Amino acid sequence: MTFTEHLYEKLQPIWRKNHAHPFVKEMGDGTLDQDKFRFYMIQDYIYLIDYSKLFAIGAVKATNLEDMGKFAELLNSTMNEEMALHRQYAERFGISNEELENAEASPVTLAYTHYMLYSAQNGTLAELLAALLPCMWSYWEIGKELNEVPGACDHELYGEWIKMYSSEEFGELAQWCIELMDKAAEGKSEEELQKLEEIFLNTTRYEYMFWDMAYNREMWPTDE
Ligand SMILES: Cc1ncc(C[n+]2csc(CCO)c2C)c(N)n1
Repeated sequence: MTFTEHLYEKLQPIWRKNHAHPFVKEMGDGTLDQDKFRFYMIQDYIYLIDYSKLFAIGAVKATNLEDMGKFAELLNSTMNEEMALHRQYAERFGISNEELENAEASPVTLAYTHYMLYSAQNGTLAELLAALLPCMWSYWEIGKELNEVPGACDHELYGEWIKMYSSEEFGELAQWCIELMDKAAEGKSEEELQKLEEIFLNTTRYEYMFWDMAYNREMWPTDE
């Protein structure tokens, strides 16, 4: 069994909870409240900015030119293509560029992105990959599952999201990340593998918390 197969099997209970979360379910059946999705889009935009930095750190920590080039490509495509798509998509929900640029991170967004950046900056390449993999992998799994719901990918608001994350292109990206995680875990001590598992578990938990935060439009408890 590969390291990622082991992680996947062990963390199935949380992954099932992610798939069963009302935000995900309602996106699939098209009943999700637009204001919840609007909140999600804004927080996800902030998330993507910090996520892009993980790719930049990945390029620094890569051990060969091929992986370094791939991280550089991902940094470019996320910053210069995916974020532009996000801005266009957000416009359909009445979210202006200005609102996106000035948005403040919610407590969960801040905790999640800072945890990933801390792991990436202070850890090995394997630790960086353990931090970023649940994001890629779980979105691919969710995208594929929602794509199976009849009519879901044609929904006028949420269809595009489902198409993007269930696409073959995105699947290849997730697969690349899974393979790189397995390569990076090869030959690591039991103690190091435990550390990787802990990071993967925590970012998997944060994925759940991100859905929950968006569903409840959870901001700071004080208005100041
Ligand atoms: C909270 C949250 N988790 C995961 C993703 C998915 N995601 C973010 S960056 C990236 C890869 C580069 O395009 C992917 C798949 C998201 N958008 N928001």
